Amino acid sequence: MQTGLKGKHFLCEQDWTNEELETLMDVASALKMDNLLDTHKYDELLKNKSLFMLFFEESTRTRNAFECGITQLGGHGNYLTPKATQIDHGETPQDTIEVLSRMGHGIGVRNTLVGGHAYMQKLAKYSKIPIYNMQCDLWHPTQSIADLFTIKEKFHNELKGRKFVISWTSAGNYMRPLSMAQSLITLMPRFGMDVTLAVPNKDFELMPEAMETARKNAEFYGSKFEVCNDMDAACEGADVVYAKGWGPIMAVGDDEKTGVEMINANPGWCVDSRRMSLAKNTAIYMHCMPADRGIEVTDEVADSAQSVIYDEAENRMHTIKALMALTMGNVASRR
Ligand SMILES: NC(=O)NCCC[C@H](N)C(=O)O
Repeated sequence: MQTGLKGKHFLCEQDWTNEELETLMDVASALKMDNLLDTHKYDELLKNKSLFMLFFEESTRTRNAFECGITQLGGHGNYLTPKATQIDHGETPQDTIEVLSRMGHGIGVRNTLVGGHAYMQKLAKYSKIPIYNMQCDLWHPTQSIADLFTIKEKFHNELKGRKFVISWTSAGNYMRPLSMAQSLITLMPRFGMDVTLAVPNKDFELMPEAMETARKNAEFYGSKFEVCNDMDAACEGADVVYAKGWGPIMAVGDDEKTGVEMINANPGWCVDSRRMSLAKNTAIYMHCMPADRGIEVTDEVADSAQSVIYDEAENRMHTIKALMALTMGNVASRR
């Protein structure tokens, strides 16, 4: 059976049905197993295909997951910056994508600046090849799907009623985007998890659109979504403790100076052993990395047996390979 996913963009988790995301994770499992067994069954799946990777900001895991992934499937990754693509010169999204669509087979874009998602939507309007959101101002879908895949692995596919905590942390040197937290609160309730968003106060809440989607998804899938202003209470009984910093962007917009002051007014939001001991003893600790050790998480937790941060990072590659195989190639599904 054809999946119908060929050519489909991946700009936001909500654009894909649960069934489509399950198909992606099925394919990711097969590709991961192929790597583990060194069987090389899929070395030519995307033979001679080119993936463009347009980065407005630097990246470690995302870039390498895409680049190693396309190489392993027989294709080629082409790294681009706004300067290299003459976007700095004022080239329009239409001109950029019309040209790239005639040469390559997929394009990933990272642009976490305000308007990053709108830029991707403009590209998508003219694109004849799939566009992958490599993190924008609103969403980070290739990270959240790797996280979901990791949770399914760790809990043997039993997610119903698991308590998933996404907590803000006091990482205060600059205002990080909201996209990671927004992706997590909207995606996890769709797969049965009860999501708790922990923030010091209303100023650190996420965009109303994301909060509303999280609530609606929880209602539709029979799970829960709640907001809590106490990190200890949030960690109590958790199955998953995921914690990272972001700026109070809803309260201050792009006023970085005020935002940083507000972050620094809330010290001590850090995952340490005491907080992990409030969670279930089978709980896992997650972070998309780069983690600010000593501020977001102690070394003791990040390096503990409960920490799955390196599995998450590895799973970026397997899930991204599946995404590319399904949308750039001719993979069929058994579902
Ligand atoms: N694994 C990732 O793709 N991590 C990106 C997160 C970095 C970004 N500065 C953020 O804090 O959201």
